[in-house]
Amino acid sequence: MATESAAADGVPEGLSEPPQAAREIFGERFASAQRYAELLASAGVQRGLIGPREVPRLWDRHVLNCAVLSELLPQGATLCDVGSGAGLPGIPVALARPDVSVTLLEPLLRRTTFLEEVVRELGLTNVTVLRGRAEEMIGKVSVEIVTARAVAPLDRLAGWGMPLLRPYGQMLALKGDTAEQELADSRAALTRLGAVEWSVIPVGESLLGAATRVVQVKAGESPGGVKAATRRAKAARAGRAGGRPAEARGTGRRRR
Ligand SMILES: C[S@@+](CC[C@H](N)C(=O)[O-])C[C@H]1O[C@@H](n2cnc3c(N)ncnc32)[C@H](O)[C@@H]1O
Repeated sequence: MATESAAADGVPEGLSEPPQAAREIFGERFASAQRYAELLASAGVQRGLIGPREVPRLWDRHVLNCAVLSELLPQGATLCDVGSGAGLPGIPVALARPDVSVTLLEPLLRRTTFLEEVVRELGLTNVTVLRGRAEEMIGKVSVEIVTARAVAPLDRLAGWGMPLLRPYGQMLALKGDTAEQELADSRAALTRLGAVEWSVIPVGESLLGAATRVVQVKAGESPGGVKAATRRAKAARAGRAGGRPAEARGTGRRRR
C-alpha cells in the first residue's frame, strides 16, 4: 500500500512498495525498475496507457510478471516485443537482462512517444523503439526472440510474430489461463507458419509465488512459412537497391 509519506516523496498515489523479488530480479537496475513503475503510475495513467485501477498491482501483475520472462532468454539474444504498448513485457525484460538487445515495436504514436521518453530517462542503451505494425516489418526486423502480451489471439499473433524470427528462433507469448486452449486452437496455423515445437512453460514461481504462463513456440528453418520467406527476400533485394529503413519511411494515416 502507498503511504502518505511515499506520496509526499513523489511516489505516485496508490503505487505499492516494490516487493523483495524486484531487487532480486533487477539487481543493479532496481532503481531504474522503480522509476519505470513510477512513470507507468503517473504519465502512463495520465496518458491513458495504463488503467488507474492497475496502479496498486503494477509491480505484481505487470512489471514482475513480465520480468520473469527473462528466465527463458539465451545470453546476448536479440528480441522484438510486438505490440509493446507502455513497454510490457519489453522494458522489464530489458532492465532485468542488459545483455539482451530489445526492440519495442508499437504502431501508435502516443505509445512510442512514451516509450522513447522512458528509454531516454532510464538510459536504456539496449533498447530501440520502432513505430509500426508487425506485418509491415517482415524483412526489416529479424530477431531470435519475439515476445508479446495481450496483443492478439495466438494464431493471429503467430502470423505477425513468426515472420520476424530468424531460423530456429522462438516466440514467447504471455497468455495466462488461456494458454493451453489457445495452443490447441492454433496447431494448424503454427505448423503452416513454420513452427516445429510448442509448449506452455510456467516461469517465476519461486520468485513470485505464482507462475507466469508463457506459450513458447519454436520455429524451424523457415519461420513464417513460404510467404514470409518470399517477402524477406524481396525486402532484402529492396534494401540492397537502397530502400530506406521502416522508421524513415512515411507511414500514412494512423490512429494516435
Ligand atoms: C492491449 S495492448 C497491450 C500492450 C502491452 N503488450 C501490455 O501487455 O500492456 C495491445 C498493443 O498491441 C498493439 N498492436 C495492435 N496491433 C498490432 C500489430 N499488428 N503490430 C504491432 N502492434 C500491434 C496496440 O497498439 C497496443 O499497444
